Amino acid sequence: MDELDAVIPSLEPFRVEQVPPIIYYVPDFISEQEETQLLRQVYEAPKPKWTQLSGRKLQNWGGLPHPKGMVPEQLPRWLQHWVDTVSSLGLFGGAQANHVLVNEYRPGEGIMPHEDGPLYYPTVSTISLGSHTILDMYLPRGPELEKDLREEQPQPLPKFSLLVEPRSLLVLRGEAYTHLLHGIRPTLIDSLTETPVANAAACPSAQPDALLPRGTRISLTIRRVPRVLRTSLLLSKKSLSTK
Ligand SMILES: O=C(O)CCC(=O)C(=O)O
Ligand SMILES: [Fe+2]
Repeated sequence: MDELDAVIPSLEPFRVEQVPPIIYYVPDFISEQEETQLLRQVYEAPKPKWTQLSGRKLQNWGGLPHPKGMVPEQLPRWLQHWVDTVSSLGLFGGAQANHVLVNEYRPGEGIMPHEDGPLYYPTVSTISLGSHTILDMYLPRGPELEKDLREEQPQPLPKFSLLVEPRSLLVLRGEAYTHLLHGIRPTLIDSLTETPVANAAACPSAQPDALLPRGTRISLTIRRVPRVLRTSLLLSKKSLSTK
C-alpha cells in the first residue's frame, strides 16, 4: 500500500498533519448514547470472554488470528454494526473488517510499544469509550540498537503522541501502521505540558496545560484478518470422510 492508496478521501479532513502518514482522528465519531450502549454491551459479555493480561484485560471477537489462517467466528450484532460502519468508510480496501479486540484499561494501566504485525490488513481503527488515553508512537529500534541484546536499553522516547478522547475514531494506516510502534504508558494522569499531542487542534479537551486524569477506558480495535480458513468447507470435508 503506497501513500496514495492509503488515503481515504472522505477522512482527509480528519488527517493528523505533520506526522508520518497516515493517521486520521475523528472526534465524536459516536454519540454519548451510543457510547453508553456500547459500554453496556461490552460489560454484558459473558465473563469467560475476558482474558486478563498484566496491564489490561481483553475480549477477542471474530476468531484467533493465525499465520495459517483464522477460523472465523460470527461477531455479535452489536459489534457487527460498528464493524460495518467502519468498513464502509473504505478502510479495508473495500472489504469488511472481521476482527475486534476489546481492551479495558484501568487508570494506571497501558500497553507496551508494539506493532500490530502482518496478520492484519495494514490498518487499525479504534473506537474509544469511557476515558481518554494517550497513544505514544515510536520509531522502530534500529539495527544498531538490536546489535547487543544483552545491553539494557533505556525506554526510548516517543516520536510523537496522540490524544485519544472517548467517542473518537482513530485510524492508523500506511507507514503509521507498517513502520511505527504504538503503546500506552501506564500512568494515572496525562500532562499535555509534558506530553504535547500531535492532534491537539482536533481535540476539545487538549488545552495546552491540561492535566487529564485517566478513567477506565475501553477500546474497540477493529481490523481485518485477510487470511481466513473456510470452515464450512473443512467441516463438509470432514463429515464426508466419516460417512
Ligand atoms: O487500546 C488501544 O487503543 C490500543 C490497543 C492496541 O494497540 C492493540 O490492541 O493492538
Ligand atoms: Fe496495537
